[in-house]
Amino acid sequence: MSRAVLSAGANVGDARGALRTVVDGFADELVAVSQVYATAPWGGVEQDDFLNITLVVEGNRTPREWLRRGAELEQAAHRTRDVRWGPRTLDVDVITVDDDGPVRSDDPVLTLPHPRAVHRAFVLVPWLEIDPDAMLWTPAGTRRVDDLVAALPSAEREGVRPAGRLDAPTPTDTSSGTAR
Ligand SMILES: Nc1ncnc2c1ncn2[C@@H]1O[C@H](COP(=O)(O)OP(=O)(O)OP(=O)(O)O)[C@@H](O)[C@H]1O
Ligand SMILES: Nc1nc2c(c(=O)[nH]1)N=C(CO)CN2
Repeated sequence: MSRAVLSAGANVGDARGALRTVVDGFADELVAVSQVYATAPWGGVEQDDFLNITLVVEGNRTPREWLRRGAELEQAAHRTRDVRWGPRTLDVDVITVDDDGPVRSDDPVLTLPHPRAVHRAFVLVPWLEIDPDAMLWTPAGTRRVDDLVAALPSAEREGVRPAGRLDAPTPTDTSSGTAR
């Protein structure tokens, strides 16, 4: 048995629907899922905001099998790889795997813990929602996720905004003022 933290994101097409396929795809192994967050794009590519969720899953899978299942769901969402850190229909990242302690790997196919998670409010803020005591191994030592979030630039934190639960109806946009 291992426990994994996964991050899913989408900003092309039906992003909320794509995130729902991840929750459905891991339904039998799901321990917790955050609400949806609308997040400013990370990584310097100009593009639409993302929707992101973080999930905790547990089951009889190796780290590679968590990655493979995520990749299957990306493919089902017709994921294409064009621009690094660019727009996508669905991205599923493995953030950590715990198997009697955090799995550490420098393998480029699956690097664990995910080396960029520590810089990503769109991963850490939803993770904290579902696990307020979460810890993350970093090369500088094991850190509390709440401390990592507190250490991020405030603009990064403020770019991550609650956008409702996945099972809730999509919030209606009341800002356009077109109803008359
Ligand atoms: N922890 C990990 N989670 C997901 N993919 C990983 C991980 N470590 C290595 N990879 C590899 O990274 C490759 C590229 O992944 P992807 O295209 O999703 O990158 P990205 O989302 O653009 O960037 P980032 O890796 O910064 O999230 C994948 O084919 C996968 O094998
Ligand atoms: N806010 C946010 N930014 C991103 C995301 C993501 O899921 N959310 N995924 C990316 C793909 O590598 C690049 N940038």
